[in-house]
Amino acid sequence: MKKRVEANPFRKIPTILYADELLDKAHNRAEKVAGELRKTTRGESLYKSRIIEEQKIRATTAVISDYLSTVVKKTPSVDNLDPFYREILEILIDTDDFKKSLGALNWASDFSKKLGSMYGRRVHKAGSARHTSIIRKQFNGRISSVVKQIYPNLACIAVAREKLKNLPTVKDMPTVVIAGYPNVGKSTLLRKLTNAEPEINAYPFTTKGLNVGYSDYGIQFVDTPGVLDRPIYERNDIELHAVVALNYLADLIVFVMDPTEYCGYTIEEQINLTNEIEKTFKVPIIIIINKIDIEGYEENLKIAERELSSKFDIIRASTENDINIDVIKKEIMNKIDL
Ligand SMILES: Nc1nc2c(ncn2[C@@H]2O[C@H](COP(=O)(O)OP(=O)(O)OP(=O)(O)O)[C@@H](O)[C@H]2O)c(=O)[nH]1
Repeated sequence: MKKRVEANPFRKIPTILYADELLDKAHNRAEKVAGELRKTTRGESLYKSRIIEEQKIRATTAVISDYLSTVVKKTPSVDNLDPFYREILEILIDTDDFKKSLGALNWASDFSKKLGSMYGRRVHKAGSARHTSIIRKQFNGRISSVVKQIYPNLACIAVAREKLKNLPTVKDMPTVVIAGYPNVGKSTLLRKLTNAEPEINAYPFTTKGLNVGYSDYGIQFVDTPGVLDRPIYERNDIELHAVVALNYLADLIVFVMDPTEYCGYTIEEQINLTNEIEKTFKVPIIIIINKIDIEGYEENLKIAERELSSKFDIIRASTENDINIDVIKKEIMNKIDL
């Protein structure tokens, strides 16, 4: 089975603060710390102001540096990403910009720490109370300009987070992708195999979403309306990415056909799509010839079996009338080696 992550890794990215919000947060923390220290610190004024200004610098540094390093740590790195999500990421955002922005946040976090230590030491050596405050103001000016410098990088991560956080969650379990032209009976099959209403996940390449269902025998089923339902040559670049992403997800494809052609596609068109999917996906395929409860289409059924039986296992079924659903389940478990 292919190894994949347990959940959408982009959900962990924390809410992104804009530069001003981050500076305000740091300023408020520093003022709070200073307020406490003014009440509790005893001694002559130079001694007191060294302590207070140094602690203000430390508090400001901690808020900014910790926040930025948390964002970096919680944002998945493009290079270690599960290929399914990586494929989607590449089409939704500029990955070079994304990587550069994470690098910039990392730099700003480290540099803030350096500024904090440097100005902290200077305050410590200051010769007068007035001088401690001047040094701390210089520090504030420098750290503000660091944070403002990474404004576009924070914005880049914020935009990516918005686009990525609602991507489907796929689980680390054997996965069957259901394919076939529209109206052949894919969603009926998904419901029958999972005994439940599927979860509908947004999938950025199709308005119809990605339907995911779980069976009680440990398999995840994915129905992909609008993705694997027409010939490859009719697809644009973005749609091809959607197909490639599914390739990373699938351990097995179940391809549903409708010999009655009520779905609107001829048996030849359906055979061609099966062959295309076989070339695109490097996983086993099971063919379901559906709607066998409707009589009068034996000729089409035979054409499909003649053309495809040398390459694929074929099961005649009626998803709506529960004909051979158990045979389909058994064959899926066989192929997936459960
Ligand atoms: N007679 C008969 N009708 C069926 C069978 N399976 C599905 N249908 C009907 O075929 C139509 C399409 O079924 P769906 O399960 O929605 O097909 P789909 O492939 O998921 O369609 P899209 O969501 O458009 O991709 C519905 O009206 C079903 O009731 C079957 O085994 N026999």
